Amino acid sequence: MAIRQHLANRGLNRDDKKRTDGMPVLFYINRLNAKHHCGNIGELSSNFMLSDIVNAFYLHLYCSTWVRGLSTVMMLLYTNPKRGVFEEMVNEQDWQQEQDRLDLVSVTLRAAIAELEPEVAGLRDQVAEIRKRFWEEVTINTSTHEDFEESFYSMKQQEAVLSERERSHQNRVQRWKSMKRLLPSPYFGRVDFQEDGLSSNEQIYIGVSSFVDVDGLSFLVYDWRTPIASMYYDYSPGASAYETPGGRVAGTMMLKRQYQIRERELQNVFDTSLTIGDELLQQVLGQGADTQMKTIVATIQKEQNAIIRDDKSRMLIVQGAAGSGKTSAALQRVAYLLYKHRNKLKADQMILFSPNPMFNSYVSTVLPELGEENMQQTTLQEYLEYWLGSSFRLEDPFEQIEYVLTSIQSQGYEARLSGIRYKASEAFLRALQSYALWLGKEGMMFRGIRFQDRELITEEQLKSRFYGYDSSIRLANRVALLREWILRELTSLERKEQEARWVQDELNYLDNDQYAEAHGALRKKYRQEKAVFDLNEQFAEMYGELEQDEANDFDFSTQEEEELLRRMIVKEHFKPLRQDAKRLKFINVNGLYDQLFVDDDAYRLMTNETEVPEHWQEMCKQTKEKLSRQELFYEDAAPFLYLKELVEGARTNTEVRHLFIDEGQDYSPFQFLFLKQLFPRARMTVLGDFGQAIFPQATNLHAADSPLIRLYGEGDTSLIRLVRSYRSTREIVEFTKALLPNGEEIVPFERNGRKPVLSKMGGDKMKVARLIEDLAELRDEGFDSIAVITKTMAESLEAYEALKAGGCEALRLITKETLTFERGTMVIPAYLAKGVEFDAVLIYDASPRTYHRESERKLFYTACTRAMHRLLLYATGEWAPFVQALDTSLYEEMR
Ligand SMILES: Nc1ncnc2c1ncn2[C@@H]1O[C@H](COP(=O)(O)OP(=O)(O)OP(=O)(O)O)[C@@H](O)[C@H]1O
Repeated sequence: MAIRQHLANRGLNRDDKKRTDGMPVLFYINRLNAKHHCGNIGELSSNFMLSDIVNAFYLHLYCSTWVRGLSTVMMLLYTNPKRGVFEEMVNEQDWQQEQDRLDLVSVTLRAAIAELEPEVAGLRDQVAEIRKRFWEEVTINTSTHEDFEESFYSMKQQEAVLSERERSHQNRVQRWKSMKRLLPSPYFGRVDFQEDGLSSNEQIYIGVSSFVDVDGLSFLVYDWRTPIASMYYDYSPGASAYETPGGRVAGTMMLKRQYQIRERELQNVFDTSLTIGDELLQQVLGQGADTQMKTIVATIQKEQNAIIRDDKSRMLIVQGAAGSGKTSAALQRVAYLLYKHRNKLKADQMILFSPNPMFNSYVSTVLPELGEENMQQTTLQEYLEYWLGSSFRLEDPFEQIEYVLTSIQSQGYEARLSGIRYKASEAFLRALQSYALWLGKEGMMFRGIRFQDRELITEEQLKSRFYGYDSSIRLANRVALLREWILRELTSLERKEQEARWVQDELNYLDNDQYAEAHGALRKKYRQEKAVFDLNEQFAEMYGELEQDEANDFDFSTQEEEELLRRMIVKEHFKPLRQDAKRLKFINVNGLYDQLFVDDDAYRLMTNETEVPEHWQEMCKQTKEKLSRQELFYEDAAPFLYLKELVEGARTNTEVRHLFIDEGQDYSPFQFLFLKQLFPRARMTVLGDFGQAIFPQATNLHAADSPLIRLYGEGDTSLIRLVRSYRSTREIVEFTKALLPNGEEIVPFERNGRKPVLSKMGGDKMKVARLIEDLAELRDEGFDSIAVITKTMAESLEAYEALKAGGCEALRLITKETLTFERGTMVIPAYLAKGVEFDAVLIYDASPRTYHRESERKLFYTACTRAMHRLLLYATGEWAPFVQALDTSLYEEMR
């Protein structure tokens, strides 16, 4: 090894293997310190064998100061001092130098991969072999205490060897995988940095993971998540700095360069003096939409980097315009946190709440692309279904929005809307908390425990027992006491029940299996009591008899057997009662929730609230009707579960450390409070856009009085705003931002395209014909991800049928059941298109008959902002009011 050679040349004792084995690690640590790289043991162990690391510590402890000094000198020797400041344009010579370096890195990478390949290929066999040989290497002798101790230590030693081998194998596999990932495109960026006080400057090449040269000293590529790499995202050439655990390192960035590399060939090299090269971003954004989201590590923008690397706030709120990279930043943030805390944070300790299941598939490839495991992904609906789905038919958010959009004329509509808003509010949560306190004094509702049409324990008994407990004991704790009491009662009732007539009847009709089970149990019991008779023989005899004449009633030979069988029979029948008691089924939560929605005076009394929402009576009626059918509105599900937990005791998940909530504006303040309670040890990252708040219970994420800021308090909350929109062309952003009242603050990224095209047609038939023509043209132009976006599912069905009937082929209808996002042409309602994007978007009907209410403006905006390159809108008759209000220079009109 090169380092060992260096040391030997400098007079270090080559025979001291322990010392020299540790040397590369020590140098590595020195270099990490020197660069203030976040050199945690995870990174260290992925680059070295455990034995090398241990030896390094040995060396560090025992070697003399001059060796330590030498390590620093060596570090400098290994730092290539040849640097220069490049002009904006990369000239031919620089290009060649870059290609040469790329070749060198590629060759080194290939060699390192080839070296590890045989080991990795034979990995499974090796580990299996080690396991197989485990016991051969261990001598077990337990004759004396000393022998026993020796055996124990021999086993421990062998186990330690095994786990170290396994760990080092795992590290090798990981290293091998990350090198394979690097191979086609080892890096995407470079900064040349001269630290204040040092004369040399250093070239830092940045890629999706780190790659250290064979000498174990020189970083040929730095992981984009290392502190030093953060400069690439945060600064342009000039004064720059980066934060390390040991403090801030300041200096001058001499150069910032970007690369596009494909299959080890340089495609493009850009030098940049401003933000991260607009050229590269232009190219990336100019590409077609993908069926899966892509990583953005090469072009992360400064404000996105702040989101990714924020590691302080308990609550991080990101309010960002449509297409500003909120979801992208969130996913890179997951990768960053997994890297930074790799020793204590696992992917399954992070959960992403997505707007719908299709979105889960859309984002599922980003983390694996970065070499990280996916975090857990779910939707709030999935969670609610898990806990309430067996007792209720739950309305989902899409049914709710369909109702809101389509049932304006129906009776009780305003009351429902008022209910949706109220049940989403903090006021309702407060009301439920007060209600729980009230229940501590009166009003609890129980279900008597019934068995075979008899009431074993009555509701009254339960109630008086419950209110007999000390009233200072918390509600949930009193429920737990009651449960224990019920279980004890059931045990004594079970004993009494054994004499009942029905038990005798059942005894006469027991089948062979039940006998066998009973006698098996008896035999076990006798064995345990060391009984001196051979039950086997008896059992065989009895079994034989039974087989001979199954119809005969069994003649019980001993009273004990009969008792046991009686006990077994009753126990079996009581099992569901016990299970129900354990699951707290004796609490009538339905009744408790239902009881809330009575008259307004009672509500005020129970909840201490002074106000009831508008349309209270009608709202109560709707809620009760739904409950009586074992159904729950979407807006009732979280409150119902919350009340259940107030009474039964809260369920919490303390494993999860990071919660990501995408499309956060669609969650109610109530739901946020609920999630906070559910994950008490998690930090929250909420990403959303109030401009896309399409649900009536929406939360404004960034307003001064936002309930989200109150959730953890201002001191523990950071708010980041993203105003630059990357998804759509400048023309589309100019059009869509004009749809919003505060849209002027949205800044388009300078990527040009065609203005949105508005086609007003004489009738529906002509409109469909135009749509079909346009779809064909768009496909001819090479766009292969095209969405016809409608307001509702009913409109989607209508559009789908009409387009199909008109001869449009290869069309896909997206419903809430669709699980995967695929390339092609699709018809999709706007609320399901949230979060995803398409090359071209066609708004099926932008006339007032579809969009006319002010409340539909944001839905319309959400639909239009899904377009990356082309936006086309259609109408018959007039344009929707918010389109009419637009400046005509923002679009092209076709007739
Ligand atoms: N820094 C970046 N580099 C390259 N592409 C980017 C960058 N930021 C965002 N994008 C691209 O912009 C598009 C929109 O990003 P993303 O979906 O993350 O935005 P969003 O804010 O979540 O949007 P919405 O709220 O509309 O769903 C994606 O194609 C993404 O790859």
